[in-house]
Amino acid sequence: MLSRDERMRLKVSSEVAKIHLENIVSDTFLSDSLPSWMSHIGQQVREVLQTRGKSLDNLQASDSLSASSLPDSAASYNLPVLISAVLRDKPPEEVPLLVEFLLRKVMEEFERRLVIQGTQVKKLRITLKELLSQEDRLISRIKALESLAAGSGEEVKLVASQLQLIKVEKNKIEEEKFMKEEEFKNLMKDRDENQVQVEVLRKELEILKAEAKEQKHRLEFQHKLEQMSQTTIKELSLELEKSEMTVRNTQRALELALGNQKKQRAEVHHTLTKHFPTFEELKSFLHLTRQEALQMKLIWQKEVVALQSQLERVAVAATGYHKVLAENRMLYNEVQDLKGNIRVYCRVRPFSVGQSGIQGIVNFIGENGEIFIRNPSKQGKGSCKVFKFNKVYGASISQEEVFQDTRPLIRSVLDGYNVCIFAYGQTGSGKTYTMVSTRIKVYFLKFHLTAPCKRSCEY
Ligand SMILES: Nc1ncnc2c1ncn2[C@@H]1O[C@H](COP(=O)(O)OP(=O)(O)OP(=O)(O)O)[C@@H](O)[C@H]1O
Repeated sequence: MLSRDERMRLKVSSEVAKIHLENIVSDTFLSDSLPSWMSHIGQQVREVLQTRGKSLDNLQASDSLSASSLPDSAASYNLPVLISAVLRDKPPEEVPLLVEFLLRKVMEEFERRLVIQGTQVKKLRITLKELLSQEDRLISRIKALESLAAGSGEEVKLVASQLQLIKVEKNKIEEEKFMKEEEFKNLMKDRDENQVQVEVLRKELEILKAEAKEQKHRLEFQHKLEQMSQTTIKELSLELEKSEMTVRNTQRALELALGNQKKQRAEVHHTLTKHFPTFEELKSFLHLTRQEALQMKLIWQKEVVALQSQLERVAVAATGYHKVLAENRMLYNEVQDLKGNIRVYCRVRPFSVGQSGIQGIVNFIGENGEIFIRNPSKQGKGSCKVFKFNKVYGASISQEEVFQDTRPLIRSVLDGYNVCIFAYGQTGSGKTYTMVSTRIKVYFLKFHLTAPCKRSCEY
Protein backbone atom coordinates (compact mmCIF):
# COMPACT_ATOMS: atom_id res chain seq x y z
CA MET A 1 0.00 0.00 0.00
CA LEU A 2 1.27 3.49 -0.90
CA SER A 3 0.91 6.44 1.45
CA ARG A 4 -0.74 9.62 0.21
CA ASP A 5 2.55 11.52 0.16
CA GLU A 6 4.28 8.78 -1.82
CA ARG A 7 1.56 8.71 -4.42
CA MET A 8 1.70 12.49 -4.70
CA ARG A 9 5.46 12.39 -5.11
CA LEU A 10 5.28 9.73 -7.81
CA LYS A 11 2.63 11.63 -9.68
CA VAL A 12 4.71 14.82 -9.57
CA SER A 13 7.88 13.07 -10.76
CA SER A 14 6.06 11.26 -13.58
CA GLU A 15 4.42 14.53 -14.67
CA VAL A 16 7.79 16.29 -14.65
CA ALA A 17 9.35 13.46 -16.71
CA LYS A 18 6.45 13.48 -19.16
CA ILE A 19 6.61 17.25 -19.65
CA HIS A 20 10.35 17.11 -20.04
CA LEU A 21 10.21 14.29 -22.62
CA GLU A 22 7.53 16.17 -24.51
CA ASN A 23 9.74 19.25 -24.47
CA ILE A 24 12.66 17.23 -25.78
CA VAL A 25 10.56 15.74 -28.52
CA SER A 26 9.03 19.04 -29.50
CA ASP A 27 12.48 20.73 -29.32
CA THR A 28 14.18 18.07 -31.39
CA PHE A 29 11.52 16.76 -33.77
CA LEU A 30 9.14 19.67 -34.29
CA SER A 31 11.76 22.30 -35.00
CA ASP A 32 11.32 24.22 -38.28
CA SER A 33 14.91 23.55 -39.21
CA LEU A 34 14.39 19.75 -39.18
CA PRO A 35 13.14 17.84 -42.18
CA SER A 36 9.47 16.79 -42.48
CA TRP A 37 10.12 13.14 -41.70
CA MET A 38 11.61 14.09 -38.31
CA SER A 39 8.57 16.27 -37.51
CA HIS A 40 6.39 13.30 -38.29
CA ILE A 41 8.44 11.12 -35.93
CA GLY A 42 8.13 13.81 -33.24
CA GLN A 43 4.37 13.67 -33.59
CA GLN A 44 4.44 9.90 -33.19
CA VAL A 45 6.66 10.14 -30.12
CA ARG A 46 4.32 12.72 -28.61
CA GLU A 47 1.40 10.36 -29.11
CA VAL A 48 3.31 7.53 -27.46
CA LEU A 49 4.22 9.75 -24.53
CA GLN A 50 0.63 10.79 -24.11
CA THR A 51 -0.34 7.12 -24.02
CA ARG A 52 2.44 6.53 -21.52
CA GLY A 53 1.24 9.43 -19.38
CA LYS A 54 -2.22 7.94 -19.30
CA SER A 55 -0.86 4.56 -18.31
CA LEU A 56 1.15 6.21 -15.56
CA ASP A 57 -1.94 7.98 -14.26
CA ASN A 58 -3.78 4.68 -14.22
CA LEU A 59 -0.93 3.07 -12.38
CA GLN A 60 -0.80 5.80 -9.77
CA ALA A 61 -4.56 5.60 -9.24
CA SER A 62 -4.29 1.91 -8.41
CA ASP A 63 -3.37 1.22 -4.77
CA SER A 64 -2.59 -2.41 -5.38
CA LEU A 65 0.67 -1.67 -7.26
CA SER A 66 3.99 -1.37 -5.45
CA ALA A 67 6.03 1.83 -5.60
CA SER A 68 9.06 0.29 -7.24
CA SER A 69 7.06 -1.07 -10.20
CA LEU A 70 5.54 2.21 -11.19
CA PRO A 71 7.62 4.71 -13.24
CA ASP A 72 10.80 2.82 -14.09
CA SER A 73 9.19 -0.44 -15.10
CA ALA A 74 6.70 1.54 -17.13
CA ALA A 75 9.54 3.41 -18.81
CA SER A 76 11.47 0.27 -19.63
CA TYR A 77 8.29 -1.39 -20.85
CA ASN A 78 7.36 1.60 -23.04
CA LEU A 79 10.76 2.24 -24.60
CA PRO A 80 10.54 -0.55 -27.22
CA VAL A 81 6.89 0.49 -27.83
CA LEU A 82 8.06 4.06 -28.32
CA ILE A 83 10.84 3.01 -30.71
CA SER A 84 8.62 0.65 -32.69
CA ALA A 85 5.94 3.35 -32.97
CA VAL A 86 8.52 5.86 -34.23
CA LEU A 87 10.15 3.46 -36.63
CA ARG A 88 6.90 2.25 -38.11
CA ASP A 89 6.60 3.07 -41.84
CA LYS A 90 10.25 4.20 -42.06
CA PRO A 91 12.57 3.06 -44.86
CA PRO A 92 15.18 0.53 -43.64
CA GLU A 93 18.17 2.78 -44.43
CA GLU A 94 16.90 5.45 -41.97
CA VAL A 95 16.21 2.97 -39.12
CA PRO A 96 19.76 2.77 -37.64
CA LEU A 97 20.09 6.55 -37.51
CA LEU A 98 16.67 7.02 -35.93
CA VAL A 99 17.24 4.33 -33.30
CA GLU A 100 20.56 5.83 -32.34
CA PHE A 101 19.05 9.30 -32.14
CA LEU A 102 16.11 8.20 -29.96
CA LEU A 103 18.27 6.20 -27.57
CA ARG A 104 20.64 9.11 -27.17
CA LYS A 105 17.74 11.38 -26.23
CA VAL A 106 16.34 8.86 -23.73
CA MET A 107 19.78 8.50 -22.14
CA GLU A 108 20.09 12.26 -21.81
CA GLU A 109 16.69 12.38 -20.10
CA PHE A 110 17.64 9.68 -17.62
CA GLU A 111 20.87 11.42 -16.77
CA ARG A 112 19.01 14.68 -16.24
CA ARG A 113 16.60 12.93 -13.90
CA LEU A 114 19.49 11.47 -11.93
CA VAL A 115 20.93 14.95 -11.48
CA ILE A 116 17.55 16.24 -10.22
CA GLN A 117 17.29 13.33 -7.79
CA GLY A 118 20.81 14.07 -6.55
CA THR A 119 19.86 17.69 -5.76
CA GLN A 120 16.69 16.48 -3.99
CA VAL A 121 18.75 14.10 -1.86
CA LYS A 122 21.08 16.92 -0.91
CA LYS A 123 18.14 19.11 0.11
CA LEU A 124 16.67 16.29 2.20
CA ARG A 125 19.98 15.80 3.96
CA ILE A 126 20.07 19.47 4.87
CA THR A 127 16.45 19.32 6.16
CA LEU A 128 17.31 16.22 8.17
CA LYS A 129 20.22 18.00 9.78
CA GLU A 130 17.98 20.96 10.65
CA LEU A 131 15.40 18.62 12.21
CA LEU A 132 18.07 16.93 14.29
CA SER A 133 19.32 20.27 15.56
CA GLN A 134 15.69 21.26 16.38
CA GLU A 135 15.28 17.99 18.29
CA ASP A 136 18.41 18.69 20.28
CA ARG A 137 17.17 22.15 21.10
CA LEU A 138 13.80 20.77 22.26
CA ILE A 139 15.46 18.14 24.45
CA SER A 140 17.54 20.83 26.08
CA ARG A 141 14.42 22.91 26.56
CA ILE A 142 12.57 19.92 28.15
CA LYS A 143 15.44 19.43 30.49
CA ALA A 144 15.32 23.10 31.47
CA LEU A 145 11.61 22.97 32.01
CA GLU A 146 11.87 19.82 34.12
CA SER A 147 14.34 21.59 36.34
CA LEU A 148 11.95 24.48 36.64
CA ALA A 149 9.17 22.02 37.51
CA ALA A 150 10.81 21.50 40.80
CA GLY A 151 9.67 25.14 41.67
CA SER A 152 6.04 26.52 42.35
CA GLY A 153 2.76 24.63 41.53
CA GLU A 154 1.41 27.24 39.00
CA GLU A 155 4.60 27.41 37.21
CA VAL A 156 4.63 23.62 37.17
CA LYS A 157 1.24 23.56 35.52
CA LEU A 158 2.25 26.14 32.99
CA VAL A 159 5.42 24.39 32.27
CA ALA A 160 3.63 21.03 32.09
CA SER A 161 1.19 22.43 29.52
CA GLN A 162 4.11 23.89 27.56
CA LEU A 163 5.89 20.60 27.90
CA GLN A 164 2.86 18.86 26.53
CA LEU A 165 2.81 21.21 23.56
CA ILE A 166 6.48 20.71 23.04
CA LYS A 167 6.07 16.96 23.19
CA VAL A 168 3.33 17.12 20.57
CA GLU A 169 5.59 19.27 18.43
CA LYS A 170 8.43 16.86 19.04
CA ASN A 171 6.25 13.97 17.95
CA LYS A 172 5.30 15.86 14.82
CA ILE A 173 8.92 16.60 14.10
CA GLU A 174 9.86 12.99 14.68
CA GLU A 175 7.06 11.91 12.39
CA GLU A 176 8.27 14.39 9.77
CA LYS A 177 11.81 13.18 10.29
CA PHE A 178 10.67 9.63 9.79
CA MET A 179 8.83 10.61 6.62
CA LYS A 180 11.84 12.48 5.31
CA GLU A 181 14.08 9.54 6.08
CA GLU A 182 11.69 7.25 4.27
CA GLU A 183 11.58 9.68 1.37
CA PHE A 184 15.37 9.83 1.37
CA LYS A 185 15.57 6.04 1.35
CA ASN A 186 13.09 5.82 -1.51
CA LEU A 187 14.93 8.46 -3.46
CA MET A 188 18.21 6.62 -2.92
CA LYS A 189 16.53 3.43 -4.04
CA ASP A 190 15.14 5.20 -7.13
CA ARG A 191 18.53 6.63 -7.88
CA ASP A 192 20.19 3.20 -7.65
CA GLU A 193 17.56 1.63 -9.86
CA ASN A 194 17.79 4.47 -12.30
CA GLN A 195 21.56 4.10 -12.40
CA VAL A 196 21.19 0.38 -13.12
CA GLN A 197 18.67 1.14 -15.83
CA VAL A 198 20.92 3.81 -17.28
CA GLU A 199 23.76 1.29 -17.42
CA VAL A 200 21.52 -1.27 -19.10
CA LEU A 201 20.32 1.35 -21.55
CA ARG A 202 23.88 2.47 -22.23
CA LYS A 203 24.87 -1.07 -23.05
CA GLU A 204 21.78 -1.46 -25.23
CA LEU A 205 22.71 1.80 -26.92
CA GLU A 206 26.23 0.49 -27.61
CA ILE A 207 24.83 -2.73 -29.04
CA LEU A 208 22.29 -0.84 -31.11
CA LYS A 209 25.01 1.53 -32.31
CA ALA A 210 27.12 -1.41 -33.45
CA GLU A 211 24.09 -3.03 -35.07
CA ALA A 212 23.17 0.25 -36.75
CA LYS A 213 26.71 0.63 -38.04
CA GLU A 214 26.68 -2.93 -39.34
CA GLN A 215 23.28 -2.41 -40.92
CA LYS A 216 24.54 0.82 -42.49
CA HIS A 217 27.53 -1.02 -43.99
CA ARG A 218 25.26 -3.79 -45.19
CA LEU A 219 22.88 -1.29 -46.74
CA GLU A 220 25.76 0.55 -48.44
CA PHE A 221 27.04 -2.74 -49.75
CA GLN A 222 23.56 -3.65 -50.96
CA HIS A 223 23.25 -0.23 -52.59
CA LYS A 224 26.58 -0.72 -54.36
CA LEU A 225 25.53 -4.19 -55.44
CA GLU A 226 22.27 -2.79 -56.75
CA GLN A 227 24.13 -0.10 -58.69
CA MET A 228 26.55 -2.66 -60.10
CA SER A 229 23.76 -5.01 -61.03
CA GLN A 230 21.86 -2.14 -62.68
CA THR A 231 24.89 -1.20 -64.79
CA THR A 232 25.47 -4.87 -65.62
CA ILE A 233 21.81 -5.23 -66.60
CA LYS A 234 22.12 -2.16 -68.83
CA GLU A 235 25.29 -3.48 -70.47
CA LEU A 236 23.71 -6.89 -70.91
CA SER A 237 20.58 -5.39 -72.44
CA LEU A 238 22.75 -3.38 -74.85
CA GLU A 239 24.70 -6.49 -75.76
CA LEU A 240 21.43 -8.37 -76.16
CA GLU A 241 20.17 -5.71 -78.55
CA LYS A 242 23.42 -5.87 -80.49
CA SER A 243 23.34 -9.65 -80.66
CA GLU A 244 19.71 -9.53 -81.73
CA MET A 245 20.68 -7.15 -84.52
CA THR A 246 23.53 -9.45 -85.50
CA VAL A 247 21.23 -12.46 -85.47
CA ARG A 248 18.72 -10.60 -87.63
CA ASN A 249 21.45 -9.54 -90.09
CA THR A 250 22.90 -13.04 -90.14
CA GLN A 251 19.43 -14.47 -90.71
CA ARG A 252 18.91 -12.12 -93.65
CA ALA A 253 22.33 -12.95 -95.08
CA LEU A 254 21.65 -16.65 -94.63
CA GLU A 255 18.32 -16.33 -96.38
CA LEU A 256 20.00 -14.53 -99.27
CA ALA A 257 22.78 -17.12 -99.40
CA LEU A 258 20.22 -19.89 -99.28
CA GLY A 259 18.35 -18.31 -102.20
CA ASN A 260 21.59 -17.94 -104.17
CA GLN A 261 22.55 -21.50 -103.36
CA LYS A 262 19.19 -22.76 -104.54
CA LYS A 263 19.65 -20.84 -107.79
CA GLN A 264 23.17 -22.15 -108.20
CA ARG A 265 22.02 -25.70 -107.49
CA ALA A 266 19.30 -25.38 -110.12
CA GLU A 267 21.84 -24.00 -112.59
CA VAL A 268 24.28 -26.80 -111.79
CA HIS A 269 21.54 -29.35 -112.16
CA HIS A 270 20.60 -27.82 -115.47
CA THR A 271 24.22 -27.76 -116.65
CA LEU A 272 24.73 -31.33 -115.52
CA THR A 273 21.71 -32.61 -117.39
CA LYS A 274 22.81 -30.56 -120.40
CA HIS A 275 26.46 -31.64 -120.37
CA PHE A 276 26.04 -35.18 -119.14
CA PRO A 277 27.10 -36.78 -122.48
CA THR A 278 30.14 -34.49 -122.64
CA PHE A 279 30.92 -35.43 -119.09
CA GLU A 280 30.85 -39.14 -120.02
CA GLU A 281 33.21 -38.47 -122.93
CA LEU A 282 35.50 -36.50 -120.65
CA LYS A 283 35.46 -39.31 -118.18
CA SER A 284 36.57 -41.87 -120.80
CA PHE A 285 39.18 -39.37 -122.07
CA LEU A 286 40.43 -38.92 -118.52
CA HIS A 287 40.69 -42.68 -118.16
CA LEU A 288 42.74 -42.91 -121.37
CA THR A 289 44.93 -40.00 -120.32
CA ARG A 290 45.53 -41.63 -116.97
CA GLN A 291 46.62 -44.85 -118.67
CA GLU A 292 48.93 -42.90 -120.97
CA ALA A 293 50.35 -41.06 -118.01
CA LEU A 294 51.07 -44.35 -116.30
CA GLN A 295 52.85 -45.64 -119.38
CA MET A 296 54.84 -42.39 -119.60
CA LYS A 297 55.74 -42.73 -115.95
CA LEU A 298 57.10 -46.23 -116.58
CA ILE A 299 59.12 -44.95 -119.55
CA TRP A 300 60.46 -42.04 -117.48
CA GLN A 301 61.42 -44.37 -114.69
CA LYS A 302 63.42 -46.47 -117.13
CA GLU A 303 65.03 -43.34 -118.56
CA VAL A 304 65.87 -42.09 -115.08
CA VAL A 305 67.57 -45.42 -114.31
CA ALA A 306 69.53 -45.16 -117.56
CA LEU A 307 70.45 -41.55 -116.77
CA GLN A 308 71.61 -42.54 -113.29
CA SER A 309 73.94 -45.18 -114.74
CA GLN A 310 75.19 -42.61 -117.27
CA LEU A 311 75.70 -40.09 -114.48
CA GLU A 312 77.72 -42.59 -112.53
CA ARG A 313 79.87 -43.18 -115.58
CA VAL A 314 80.29 -39.40 -115.99
CA ALA A 315 81.25 -39.11 -112.33
CA VAL A 316 83.89 -41.77 -112.80
CA ALA A 317 85.10 -39.91 -115.90
CA ALA A 318 85.10 -36.64 -113.97
CA THR A 319 87.38 -38.09 -111.29
CA GLY A 320 89.68 -39.12 -114.11
CA TYR A 321 89.36 -35.66 -115.61
CA HIS A 322 90.37 -34.05 -112.31
CA LYS A 323 93.39 -36.26 -112.13
CA VAL A 324 94.30 -35.31 -115.67
CA LEU A 325 93.69 -31.63 -114.86
CA ALA A 326 96.02 -31.79 -111.86
CA GLU A 327 98.65 -33.47 -113.99
CA ASN A 328 98.19 -30.81 -116.65
CA ARG A 329 98.60 -28.07 -114.08
CA MET A 330 101.78 -29.64 -112.79
CA LEU A 331 103.16 -29.94 -116.28
CA TYR A 332 102.20 -26.33 -117.05
CA ASN A 333 104.07 -25.04 -114.01
CA GLU A 334 107.00 -27.21 -114.86
CA VAL A 335 107.01 -25.52 -118.28
CA GLN A 336 106.98 -22.17 -116.51
CA ASP A 337 109.97 -23.32 -114.47
CA LEU A 338 111.74 -24.41 -117.59
CA LYS A 339 111.17 -20.98 -119.09
CA GLY A 340 113.25 -19.69 -116.19
CA ASN A 341 112.65 -18.96 -112.56
CA ILE A 342 113.92 -15.45 -112.97
CA ARG A 343 112.90 -13.58 -116.13
CA VAL A 344 113.94 -10.06 -117.03
CA TYR A 345 111.92 -8.03 -119.51
CA CYS A 346 112.83 -4.63 -120.87
CA ARG A 347 110.27 -2.07 -122.05
CA VAL A 348 111.18 1.04 -124.02
CA ARG A 349 109.05 4.02 -123.18
CA PRO A 350 107.94 6.14 -126.13
CA PHE A 351 108.68 9.88 -126.16
CA SER A 352 106.12 12.15 -124.58
CA VAL A 353 104.23 14.81 -126.57
CA GLY A 354 106.74 17.56 -125.79
CA GLN A 355 109.83 15.38 -126.66
CA SER A 356 109.14 14.99 -130.39
CA GLY A 357 112.40 16.65 -131.57
CA ILE A 358 114.78 14.54 -129.47
CA GLN A 359 116.74 11.70 -131.01
CA GLY A 360 116.40 8.28 -129.36
CA ILE A 361 119.30 6.12 -128.14
CA VAL A 362 117.72 2.72 -128.98
CA ASN A 363 119.40 1.60 -132.17
CA PHE A 364 117.90 -1.86 -132.66
CA ILE A 365 115.79 -4.44 -130.84
CA GLY A 366 116.62 -8.06 -131.59
CA GLU A 367 114.13 -10.96 -131.73
CA ASN A 368 115.92 -12.95 -129.02
CA GLY A 369 115.88 -10.25 -126.41
CA GLU A 370 118.82 -8.11 -127.53
CA ILE A 371 118.74 -4.34 -127.45
CA PHE A 372 121.40 -2.13 -129.09
CA ILE A 373 121.94 1.19 -127.37
CA ARG A 374 123.80 3.93 -129.17
CA ASN A 375 125.84 6.62 -127.40
CA PRO A 376 125.76 9.75 -129.60
CA SER A 377 128.70 11.35 -127.74
CA LYS A 378 131.06 8.53 -128.74
CA GLN A 379 132.26 7.47 -132.18
CA GLY A 380 133.40 4.13 -133.51
CA LYS A 381 133.35 0.84 -131.72
CA GLY A 382 132.54 2.01 -128.25
CA SER A 383 129.59 4.05 -129.45
CA CYS A 384 127.19 1.06 -129.44
CA LYS A 385 126.36 -1.31 -126.57
CA VAL A 386 124.31 -4.52 -126.61
CA PHE A 387 122.14 -5.70 -123.68
CA LYS A 388 120.43 -9.08 -123.45
CA PHE A 389 117.05 -9.80 -121.78
CA ASN A 390 114.45 -12.58 -121.91
CA LYS A 391 112.42 -10.25 -124.08
CA VAL A 392 112.51 -6.56 -125.08
CA TYR A 393 109.30 -4.58 -125.73
CA GLY A 394 109.61 -1.71 -128.11
CA ALA A 395 108.02 1.69 -127.70
CA SER A 396 105.11 0.71 -129.92
CA ILE A 397 104.13 -2.38 -127.86
CA SER A 398 100.72 -2.16 -126.19
CA GLN A 399 99.80 -2.97 -122.60
CA GLU A 400 97.80 -6.01 -123.84
CA GLU A 401 100.91 -7.57 -125.41
CA VAL A 402 102.95 -7.02 -122.24
CA PHE A 403 100.23 -8.67 -120.19
CA GLN A 404 100.06 -11.74 -122.49
CA ASP A 405 103.60 -12.66 -121.33
CA THR A 406 102.69 -12.12 -117.65
CA ARG A 407 99.44 -14.01 -117.79
CA PRO A 408 100.84 -17.56 -117.32
CA LEU A 409 102.47 -16.40 -114.10
CA ILE A 410 99.11 -15.30 -112.74
CA ARG A 411 97.68 -18.77 -113.45
CA SER A 412 100.61 -20.26 -111.49
CA VAL A 413 99.66 -17.99 -108.59
CA LEU A 414 96.12 -19.41 -108.72
CA ASP A 415 97.55 -22.94 -108.81
CA GLY A 416 99.32 -22.22 -105.53
CA TYR A 417 102.81 -21.29 -106.66
CA ASN A 418 104.74 -18.23 -105.42
CA VAL A 419 105.33 -15.56 -108.04
CA CYS A 420 106.84 -12.08 -107.74
CA ILE A 421 106.67 -9.41 -110.44
CA PHE A 422 108.39 -6.07 -109.89
CA ALA A 423 109.43 -3.10 -112.03
CA TYR A 424 112.78 -1.34 -111.92
CA GLY A 425 113.93 1.84 -113.64
CA GLN A 426 114.62 5.53 -113.30
CA THR A 427 111.97 8.08 -112.42
CA GLY A 428 109.43 8.65 -115.15
CA SER A 429 110.54 5.60 -117.11
CA GLY A 430 107.01 4.03 -117.03
CA LYS A 431 107.05 1.51 -114.10
CA THR A 432 103.66 2.54 -112.68
CA TYR A 433 102.18 2.77 -116.18
CA THR A 434 103.22 -0.81 -116.92
CA MET A 435 102.30 -2.36 -113.57
CA VAL A 436 99.06 -0.70 -112.61
CA SER A 437 97.46 0.22 -115.84
CA THR A 438 93.67 0.46 -115.57
CA ARG A 439 93.20 -2.11 -118.32
CA ILE A 440 95.51 -4.61 -116.58
CA LYS A 441 93.62 -4.17 -113.31
CA VAL A 442 90.30 -4.87 -115.02
CA TYR A 443 91.77 -7.90 -116.71
CA PHE A 444 93.03 -9.23 -113.37
CA LEU A 445 89.55 -8.99 -111.87
CA LYS A 446 87.95 -10.65 -114.84
CA PHE A 447 90.47 -13.46 -114.72
CA HIS A 448 89.73 -14.03 -111.09
CA LEU A 449 85.95 -14.21 -111.61
CA THR A 450 85.99 -16.41 -114.75
CA ALA A 451 88.83 -18.73 -113.77
CA PRO A 452 87.75 -22.37 -114.17
CA CYS A 453 89.06 -23.47 -110.80
CA LYS A 454 87.51 -20.48 -108.98
CA ARG A 455 90.27 -20.40 -106.38
CA SER A 456 90.56 -17.38 -104.16
CA CYS A 457 93.64 -15.19 -104.31
CA GLU A 458 94.98 -12.19 -102.46
CA TYR A 459 96.32 -9.02 -104.07
N1 LIG B 1 104.64 2.77 -122.73
C1 LIG B 1 104.18 3.99 -122.53
N2 LIG B 1 103.40 4.58 -123.46
C2 LIG B 1 102.93 5.86 -123.27
N3 LIG B 1 103.21 6.60 -122.18
C3 LIG B 1 103.99 6.08 -121.21
C4 LIG B 1 104.52 4.74 -121.31
N4 LIG B 1 105.28 4.50 -120.23
C5 LIG B 1 105.23 5.61 -119.47
N5 LIG B 1 104.44 6.56 -120.03
C6 LIG B 1 104.15 7.89 -119.47
O1 LIG B 1 105.31 8.38 -118.87
C7 LIG B 1 105.05 9.07 -117.70
C8 LIG B 1 105.86 8.52 -116.58
O2 LIG B 1 105.46 7.23 -116.35
P1 LIG B 1 105.40 6.53 -114.94
O3 LIG B 1 104.73 7.48 -113.95
O4 LIG B 1 104.72 5.23 -115.08
O5 LIG B 1 106.87 6.43 -114.53
P2 LIG B 1 107.54 5.82 -113.24
O6 LIG B 1 108.67 5.08 -113.56
O7 LIG B 1 106.41 5.08 -112.47
O8 LIG B 1 107.93 7.13 -112.41
P3 LIG B 1 108.37 7.19 -110.92
O9 LIG B 1 109.54 6.41 -110.65
O10 LIG B 1 108.58 8.66 -110.69
O11 LIG B 1 107.15 6.67 -110.21
C9 LIG B 1 103.59 8.97 -117.49
O12 LIG B 1 102.95 10.17 -117.90
C10 LIG B 1 103.15 7.82 -118.40
O13 LIG B 1 101.83 8.03 -118.92
